[in-house]
Amino acid sequence: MLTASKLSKFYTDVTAVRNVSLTLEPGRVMALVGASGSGKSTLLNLLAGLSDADMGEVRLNGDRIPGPSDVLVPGHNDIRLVHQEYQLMPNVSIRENIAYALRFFEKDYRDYRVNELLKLCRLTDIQDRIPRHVSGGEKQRTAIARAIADKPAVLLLDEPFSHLDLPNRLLVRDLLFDLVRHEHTSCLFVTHDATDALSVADTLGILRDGKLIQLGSPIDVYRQPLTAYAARMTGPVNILKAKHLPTLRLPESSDPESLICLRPEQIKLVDDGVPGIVQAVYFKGSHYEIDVAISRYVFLRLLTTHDTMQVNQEVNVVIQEKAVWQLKS
Ligand SMILES: Nc1ncnc2c1ncn2[C@@H]1O[C@H](COP(=O)(O)OP(=O)(O)OP(=O)(O)O)[C@@H](O)[C@H]1O
Repeated sequence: MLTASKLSKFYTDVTAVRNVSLTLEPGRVMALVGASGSGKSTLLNLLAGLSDADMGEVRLNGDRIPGPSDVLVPGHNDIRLVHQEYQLMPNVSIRENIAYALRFFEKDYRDYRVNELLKLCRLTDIQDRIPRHVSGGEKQRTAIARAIADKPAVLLLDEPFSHLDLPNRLLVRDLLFDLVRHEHTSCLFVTHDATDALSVADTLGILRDGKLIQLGSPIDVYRQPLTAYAARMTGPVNILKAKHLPTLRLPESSDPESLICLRPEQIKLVDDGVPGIVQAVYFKGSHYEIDVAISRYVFLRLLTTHDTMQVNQEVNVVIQEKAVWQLKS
């Protein structure tokens, strides 16, 4: 188990990581979602022992992870960090890239383990190609295979989905599922896009300005975000002042200036409800997103599978009271 306690990292003019505490458990996936500059990479480097914390500490199974100023070779054998650039050896095959991580093991075991990893990471068919001749998704999976080859306790990934197309994102998502189950690795990845994090993570954290502002199950963070930032980072959302609730035929709030959030899928089109006019229709494949003006001040985005929606069409919406979630800021 990896625990970070009250980690902080200061640069001259910015606090990149502020007082972050978290625990990574074996066989579990944690995702941290944050905008650019929120401190994701800095935090990963601190967790991997690749950067010195100014305050706080990281422990693996109780032992303190030293920073680079304490050791000759920075990093820890049981903690691996997969960078966005993959950092593969360009002139040797995918198979040899993975086998290199096992160079100190006996050949029989090395061959057995490399075959196992090629299968787990769906790389068997392209194992003899060099990195230049494989796709970005295959490079990403090779980097993951190499990182977990000698069964580290902790796998950290920097934006593992960001450069990949949809089929490859699904493959990497399934791979993370499989590897934590088969290898009982503790896994943490950081991302600026919560789409994949919601489905793959057991725990989801929201990073803002270096601070871990919320940590919980993906369902809880999605449905009960603490702040407007957490709501927006986890998916499409309507954020309104509570004073507009009566316009939506919902009970008044005691604090009209406070913010509330409503997820688009919680707003239903009905025959008899709050009237509105469709402002825009966005085709999304499995459904449409539509923007509806309820008044001069209230606009809602909602989802529908109706194929006939048109701009300027009159519609009626209904929102259940329990769908309204009060934000803290
Ligand atoms: N070596 C450094 N010196 C000074 N400031 C730094 C350094 N590294 C990072 N920062 C600052 O710390 C903050 C956090 O940076 P970090 O790279 O960790 O964010 P990030 O969430 O990973 O961003 P991105 O998603 O764009 O990679 C930013 O304001 C950044 O400018």
